Amino acid sequence: MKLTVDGLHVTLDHQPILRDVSLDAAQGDIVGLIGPNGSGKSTLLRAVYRSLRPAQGVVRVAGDDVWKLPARTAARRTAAVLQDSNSNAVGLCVQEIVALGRTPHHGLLGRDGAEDHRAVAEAMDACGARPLAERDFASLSGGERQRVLLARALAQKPKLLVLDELTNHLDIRARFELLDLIRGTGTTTLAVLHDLDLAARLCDHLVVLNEGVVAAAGKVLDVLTPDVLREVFGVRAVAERHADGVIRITYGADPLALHDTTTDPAASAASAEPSDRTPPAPVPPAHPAPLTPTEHEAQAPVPG
Ligand SMILES: Nc1ncnc2c1ncn2[C@@H]1O[C@H](COP(=O)(O)OP(=O)(O)OP(=O)(O)O)[C@@H](O)[C@H]1O
Repeated sequence: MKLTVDGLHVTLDHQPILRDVSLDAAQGDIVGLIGPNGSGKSTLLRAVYRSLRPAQGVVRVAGDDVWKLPARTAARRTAAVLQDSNSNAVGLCVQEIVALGRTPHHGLLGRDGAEDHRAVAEAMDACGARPLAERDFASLSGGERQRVLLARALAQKPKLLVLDELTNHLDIRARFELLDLIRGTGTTTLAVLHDLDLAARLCDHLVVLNEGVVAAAGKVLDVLTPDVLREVFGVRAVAERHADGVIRITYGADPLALHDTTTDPAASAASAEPSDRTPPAPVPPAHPAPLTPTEHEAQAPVPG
């Protein structure tokens, strides 16, 4: 399923927030939306998700203008996990929250059928939310909530996933698990991410927003150039593909020293490596002190 955003303008409170924003995501693509605070990322997601009507421009999901589709049809196609997605969760347990993902598929009677139960169970399993099924949603940790909200979105079986900072609150392992999970769904995804390393790992393409306009778009290394990192994000850094195939970002020793042109961040990181990795050899004491019990334990051979 293809997403096309074409010439989008959004105005809030008489202020232009997005100006002439266009982007494409092909079937199964994961497109990362990145940019500094206040650049308009969440606003763009809201326009794509049909919760904010643009002043001008078109959002097409599977070829149809979402603002011309019946609301229920549009809601079936796109599932979102937004920063305020918790708000309608008061008093519900996890299983009930995930089941809400099926709402756009229900007819007037709103009864769950076998397909709904299957979709909810699959989504809970995929997100590791099954052990939490009976818990009150409000009692969950931030990371657990994120998983449950993603499960709700997946239960919907959407054609397009819209994610706003989904990895907030997640510990480092949970972040990588979530990246795998999103990749594994094969669903076309538009995801706001602040962590540029995660964005580089997860996304097929990146779109950089700056002050409401698209500052750069394309493949990860074509977008995360030193110029974009400096001019849009205000840091000295380089993005490079390493020997293991992963793109990583190296920040300068002083990432804020934008006008220091004497060394590039990659060179300064490389020159820092030997001293970081090879601490100076300790000088042995002339008469070694007796070991304390704790040191004895530390030096004992590891059993097994
Ligand atoms: N209702 C509103 N009225 C006026 N301005 C608004 C309104 N909502 C958002 N804005 C402004 O629009 C701009 C873009 O906000 P948005 O939340 O889309 O940015 P963002 O890139 O998602 O930011 P962040 O990375 O901080 O989450 C900001 O300057 C914000 O203050």
